[in-house]
Amino acid sequence: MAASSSSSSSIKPIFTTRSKSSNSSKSSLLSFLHNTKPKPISLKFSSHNSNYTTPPSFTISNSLQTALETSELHVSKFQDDLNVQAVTPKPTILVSEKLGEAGLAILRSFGNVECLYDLSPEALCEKISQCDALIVRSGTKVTRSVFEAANGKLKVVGRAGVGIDNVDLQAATEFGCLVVNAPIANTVAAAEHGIALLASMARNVSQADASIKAGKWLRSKYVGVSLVGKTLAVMGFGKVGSEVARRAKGLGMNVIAHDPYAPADKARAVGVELVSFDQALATADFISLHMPLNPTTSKIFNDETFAKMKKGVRIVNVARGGVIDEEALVRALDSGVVAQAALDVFTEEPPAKDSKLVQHENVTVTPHLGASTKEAQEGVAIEIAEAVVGALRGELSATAINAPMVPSEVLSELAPYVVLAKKLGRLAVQLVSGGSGIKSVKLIYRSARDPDDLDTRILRAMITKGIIEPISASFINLVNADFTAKQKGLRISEERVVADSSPEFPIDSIQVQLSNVDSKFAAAVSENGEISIEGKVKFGIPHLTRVGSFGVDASLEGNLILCRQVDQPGMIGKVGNILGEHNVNVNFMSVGRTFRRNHGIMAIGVDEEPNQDSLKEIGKVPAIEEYTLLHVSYSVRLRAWRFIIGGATSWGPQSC
Ligand SMILES: NC(=O)C1=CN([C@@H]2O[C@H](COP(=O)(O)OP(=O)(O)OC[C@H]3O[C@@H](n4cnc5c(N)ncnc54)[C@H](O)[C@@H]3O)[C@@H](O)[C@H]2O)C=CC1
Ligand SMILES: O=C(O)C(=O)COP(=O)(O)O
Repeated sequence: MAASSSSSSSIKPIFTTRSKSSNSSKSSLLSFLHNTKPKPISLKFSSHNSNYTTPPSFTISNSLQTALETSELHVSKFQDDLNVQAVTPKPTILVSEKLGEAGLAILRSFGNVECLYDLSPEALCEKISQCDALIVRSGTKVTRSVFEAANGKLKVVGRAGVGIDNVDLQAATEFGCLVVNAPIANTVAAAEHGIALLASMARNVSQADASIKAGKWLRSKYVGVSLVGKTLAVMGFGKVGSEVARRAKGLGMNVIAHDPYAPADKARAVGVELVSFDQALATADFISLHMPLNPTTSKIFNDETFAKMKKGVRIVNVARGGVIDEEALVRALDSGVVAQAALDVFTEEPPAKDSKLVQHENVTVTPHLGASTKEAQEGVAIEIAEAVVGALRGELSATAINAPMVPSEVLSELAPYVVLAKKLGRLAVQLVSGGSGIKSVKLIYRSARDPDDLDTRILRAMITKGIIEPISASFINLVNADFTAKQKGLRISEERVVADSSPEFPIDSIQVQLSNVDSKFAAAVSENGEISIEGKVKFGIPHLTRVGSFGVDASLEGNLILCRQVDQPGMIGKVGNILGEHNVNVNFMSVGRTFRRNHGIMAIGVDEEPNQDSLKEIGKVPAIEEYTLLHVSYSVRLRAWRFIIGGATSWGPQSC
């Protein structure tokens, strides 16, 4: 059970029965996601059967479009049968720093790639509104201004490397922009560079090299220190840190490590003892930094911590300049507390030419070269290109930084429930008429499976989307759903109830309850006083199965009229006739009641949106006690993957 905290604000739904054409109700999913006008879709067809002749390309027919928009199952079927490939405009991918060719080739095969290096912050902001993806290394600052300037077009930022401290993650999340990185391919390169700096620092390689080039021969000045038998403290025992530790052990060093989050058995496996921060500082002859830069680690090496170090310690930093207070390091070098430092990274990159730290005779520097080997750069380029293309296709990336990981098997199993969840959210909010605004939403999932086996994050996000999107300008996806809900003061709690149903299906039913709000359809209010609706997936199609205390069975498509009436013969005919007279086609009708000849409700699915006159006429039927019109869907073709990052345009074989 999870709940997000609420704040003082609340959202107030305002619904009118404004007239909407049926065409607008069928606008494409993509326009629905990004509030843009639907674009005409053309499809390229090719057949698995070579004898089958197909036109090279044509514009999608209305019926096919409707089918595509109406059912996920239909989409898959058409794609499988016809090998449908979208030829809608390709995404634009901006690469703002040098990227390996192999990665560029992957990107070019998918989208329009623009490599624009050394853009000023202003030029980046100007360009970004035309870009669907941005790929950066450590040199590009992806600030809030960039996300603001993107105006909702930017869907993914790919960091071709590990550190994402140059990306404003909070802003990315608020704008629903996915951030992915490439955390694996440069690990060894960074570790090797750490070892290179360690050894060259200990033997004064760069200083000696410079002196010979300056015409000197200073053998006694550059006597070094040995590594063997010395204690190295690895600060941050992650991917790079553990590789450094392995290599340092090979050099005969005694390696200890400090990492508050590293499992002890991982360290033991490398023959490394995990120690406290202070113990590491007090014991080490050499300290190598391998933690991320974040608010906790910012300037973690400062006057106070240098004072705790063994006099004459030598420091290597291939992590991030910002973990060291650079002015404090200069003081520590001047006082001899730190004998030497070897730095690949700096608070400001490039550092000022007259930087005391860089110019210090006991400091060896390289210009952020940790990841710069041919091999690492090709690897990183492929890793990030695949992650970005996957994200643009709507797949959840294994390296997503600001979105929960949902394994693809879970995603495909939950797909029809994702559609149901969105529709229930949207229906529930339409039932609200007043009160102090929606503050509290309870979601109850009934499932035969163990509650711990049920990953409901995407469902919760989808219900949130359904509730918030119609009443705000926010574009909501898996990246920003929780954030937006919190911001709107919406407290969402979840309950998982074990149901007596088949464990073959992940979920039996989803119930959405909104408390402390009035309903414009009193029958939707349960005995407990909250607006309550419940839905199930039947044969892959979402159904509304309960409204308040009334059981119904309505397939969730198009528009839905709910009527509460005195349970008596002839009601279906009367309402059906009125709709028929107004040329409104009924596609299904379901009646639910509490008990015989008491009250009942009718759920009537209609293809066209009924006009006000027809609804008023229904309201005038003496036995009808109340009625309401609900818009179930404008475009129902929801793919979980597309919801995850959204998009104004679709690309690739999975697109419509
Ligand atoms: N100079 C360069 O070109 C490169 C630099 N890097 C940098 O190296 C660092 C490490 O990268 P990876 O090993 O790939 O990341 P990682 O995420 O695998 O490892 C980081 C480790 O730091 C630990 N950590 C977090 N807070 C800590 C703290 N307060 N004290 C001690 N440990 C802490 C984490 O638990 C984690 O185990 C990052 O800052 C990254 O940006 C990485 C690649 C190349
Ligand atoms: O991967 C990292 O964290 C790095 O620091 C590498 O940075 P770069 O891609 O070489 O600018």
